[in-house]
Amino acid sequence: MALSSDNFTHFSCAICFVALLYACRNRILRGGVPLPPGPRGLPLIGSVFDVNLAEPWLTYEEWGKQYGDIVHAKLLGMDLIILNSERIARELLEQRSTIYSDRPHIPTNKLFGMDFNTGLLPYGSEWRLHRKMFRTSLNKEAAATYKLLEMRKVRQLLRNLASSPEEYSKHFNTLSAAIIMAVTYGYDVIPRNDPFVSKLVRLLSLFLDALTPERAALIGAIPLLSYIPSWFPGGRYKQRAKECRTLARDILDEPVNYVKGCIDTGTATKSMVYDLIRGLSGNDQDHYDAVKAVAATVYLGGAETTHATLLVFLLAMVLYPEVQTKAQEEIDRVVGSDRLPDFNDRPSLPYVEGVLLETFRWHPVAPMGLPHMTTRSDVFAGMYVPKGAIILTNLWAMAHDERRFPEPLTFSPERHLTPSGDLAKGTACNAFGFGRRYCPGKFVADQSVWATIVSILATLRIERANDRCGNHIDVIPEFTSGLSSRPKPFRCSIKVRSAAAEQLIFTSYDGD
Ligand code: HEM
Repeated sequence: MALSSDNFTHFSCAICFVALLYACRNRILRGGVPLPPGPRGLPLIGSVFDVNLAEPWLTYEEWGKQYGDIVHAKLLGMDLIILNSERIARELLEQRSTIYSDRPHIPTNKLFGMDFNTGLLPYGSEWRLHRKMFRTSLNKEAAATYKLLEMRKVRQLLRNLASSPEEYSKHFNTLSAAIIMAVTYGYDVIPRNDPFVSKLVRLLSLFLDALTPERAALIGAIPLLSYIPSWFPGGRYKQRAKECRTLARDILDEPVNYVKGCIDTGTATKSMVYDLIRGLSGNDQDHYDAVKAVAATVYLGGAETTHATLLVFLLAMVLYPEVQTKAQEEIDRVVGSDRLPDFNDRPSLPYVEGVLLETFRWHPVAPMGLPHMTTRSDVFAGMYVPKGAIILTNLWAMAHDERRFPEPLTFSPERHLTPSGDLAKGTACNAFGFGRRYCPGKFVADQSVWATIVSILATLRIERANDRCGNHIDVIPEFTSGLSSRPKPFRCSIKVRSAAAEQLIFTSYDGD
């Protein structure tokens, strides 16, 4: 039935009236306190068409410039509160952590069998048990016990890079998987087609593709989507979810069974799971399930982020050769050329520390962190934050805040140093999140990335690659999108710096 123009006018008026009533009702519920400023959006769908779904942090950064450091937007019925300033993020997520530590209930988590993942659990007793396990097994002191293991794996990376430099991304992937599997399960990965790692890689890629809150909102807004049978055209999403659920079950059980097998045969080495299982009494099934979930979460939280961070470092070294030269001069001066650097050298290498801090800042690999959610309404600086609002920490905008980091797109370790070359205080930007949900892997991650950066700088020279005529190939930095963002593949040349460095790479003692 076609609408006449009169009917259409009546229909439009009715919609506007309902929208107005709804707005008045919400304002009364808020006691007249305004929401933070932000885009108005369309009725029902909100601002969904205004968000750059590939790189939402850029849209949110723009909104920040237009509306201020705290922005409200509606997206498919969800209240989004976007935080573009570290100061405000700390005030809310740290000082008012009892209100701001929940996670949004994203329907895709269960659909994809990923509801065991610590990072996605609601703020409650199960999450607390997970965090207690992380605190015991990966706090600063516990993480330090893995330094030698990390250095040993990094030395294997140097050999791989020196032997097949063009496969640098694969080698970084192997390194992060090797460190994580050794720390978590005491398991030495097989360099090619490792059975556990292959499953984890597939699981992560299926899930990351589906996870962003904007995409999950589509399922949340149209729950019917999750009932489409997998054979139905367009049901590919469901098929992927089914595959993901099977993989998730395998990955919870199989590596922990490996550790139990090693304990039974007396061959187990120190690892997170080994330590956590030893602390359990025989029939504590809930705790045992939590150990499996925490262990599987380590790979999901740590592998892609560490791999992506190393790619960011490599890209920066190609683009900023003068930074690389200064870092290498510092290492040569402090460490010399007859040994490889180790963790004892760290306090004496402030420029290298600046390179590390700048790697985390220049391109945060989790540009929006993970979304938080409020458990009750709140009023902040005269603005209303609704109960159930999704809180997005725009780590990208915080790391590129011109007030703190002039010329933010430039990779400059100097911004983290005092004029006399010492490490400055308070220049680190936050790549690991806020409040009670901050990243529990930050100490292990920081150690892994530092060990890799310093070892590469000590032994290898990274430059632009040459084409067949010997001309430099320009590298235009481009990044992938999604929950995690990393440089897209780029060509570069990686060569051993000297005969002495080659000797160290191939003959050095592995460190334990
Ligand atoms: C360079 C490497 C890494 C970066 C940049 C990174 C960054 C982050 C960020 C931004 C968050 C969100 C925090 C928030 O909600 O405010 C997070 C959460 C998390 N990360 Fe990491 N991470 C890294 C490595 C790791 C590693 C190695 C692990 C393994 C233990 C890990 C495990 C987790 C977990 C379990 C959470 C969820 C915490 C919770 O919800 O309570 N991450 N990470």
